[in-house]
Amino acid sequence: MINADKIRQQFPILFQEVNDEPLVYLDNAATTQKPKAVLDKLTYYYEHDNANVHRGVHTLAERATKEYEEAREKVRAFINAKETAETLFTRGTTTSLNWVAKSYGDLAVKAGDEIVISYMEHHSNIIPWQQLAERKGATLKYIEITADGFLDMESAKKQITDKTKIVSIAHVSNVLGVINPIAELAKLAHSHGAVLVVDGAQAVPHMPVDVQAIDADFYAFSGHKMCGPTGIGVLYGKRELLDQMEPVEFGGEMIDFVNLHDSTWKELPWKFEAGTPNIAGAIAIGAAIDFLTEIGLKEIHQHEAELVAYVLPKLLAIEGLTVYGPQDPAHHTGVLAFNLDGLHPHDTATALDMEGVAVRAGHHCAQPLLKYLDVPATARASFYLYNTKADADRLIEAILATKEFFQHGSI
Ligand SMILES: Cc1ncc(COP(=O)(O)O)c(CN[C@@H](CS)C(=O)O)c1O
Repeated sequence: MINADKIRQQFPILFQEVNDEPLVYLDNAATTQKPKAVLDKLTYYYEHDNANVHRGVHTLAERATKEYEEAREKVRAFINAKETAETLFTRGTTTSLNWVAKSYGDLAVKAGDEIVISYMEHHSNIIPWQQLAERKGATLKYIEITADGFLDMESAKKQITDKTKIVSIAHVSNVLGVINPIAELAKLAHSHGAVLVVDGAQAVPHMPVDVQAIDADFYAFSGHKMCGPTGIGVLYGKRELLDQMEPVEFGGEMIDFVNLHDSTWKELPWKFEAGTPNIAGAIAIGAAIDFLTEIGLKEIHQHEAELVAYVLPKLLAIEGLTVYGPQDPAHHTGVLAFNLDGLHPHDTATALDMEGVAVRAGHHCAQPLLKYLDVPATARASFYLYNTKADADRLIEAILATKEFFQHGSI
């Protein structure tokens, strides 16, 4: 059981007013806020240790390199990778997925092969595969979604065949909030000789993830969704796959020898880390991992489940409000997409903002999903570890006020 009111004290940004109302930040699926511990770590690094990594023998360079690689070990332990060489620092989930599609995809996919994703994917886990399929003359196939918002595993068994080379699925949907059966999908993909790529952007911040237990071949996530800064993320990959893969970017640091007409690469993980990395971002994601680990990922998941169990029935009780995704809180993470009848979600979100409540509105970079749901756009509230039942009550009150305003013209 976490004490969200106590935890909130570490997030100065949450104590501000928006439109003369106390801020209620419910857009955590877009990006999360940063605790003092992470902000202080960033400041300390730049005030005391800033230097380039793996390139200098002077004291600051040694210190910066040590902190950078210690952060990598924290990432390894956080997702239970076998070794640090399997955890690559990237710009974020989008970059991580693009690297897999480019480097592993170009290696493993040929004309006539199949790539399988699902209708609930984020654009970052759709377009790289569209590009790969087009580049290689492969076929991109989609796993259906059940009427109650779950990944349709019968459809998965039909779509994943011996022609499948790559299956790439979100661990958690950024719209439906549903948790997908990743370990089961890994077994299914492996039974057909395919690899499983996991888009973990909405999972790693919210629940324990053990990449060895689920047997993911690749796993991608972003620092800014887990109390870390923007511009830093992680690509996990099994060593036996990463060792076969060519780097996607080329330049300093990632080389052994540069000859006039060819070059050789450094060993993992540095083979994939060309140029000066986001050193401060990596060190800060390490601080974010310390922060989350101290609270406990199971406890965070439980807290969000309690908030969803508290707010979902209240949302469903509002006449004219539709919630997309499973209606059972047990299968829901803190992401709740909803619409009010007759209102464009942008109007809903703007009205909620007038009440100090921050939610997202639009297609959430999941246009194929919204088309599949036959809805052009939704509003979306997404909870995190620092949200409380009082925040949930403010959301409900703001929605009712919005309804009132658009029906009778006064809030
Ligand atoms: C499931 C999923 N997969 C990939 C991404 C991309 O993460 P980046 O850190 O931007 O690279 C996101 C980020 N979704 C944000 C911004 S569109 C949202 O509001 O839902 C995601 O939710």
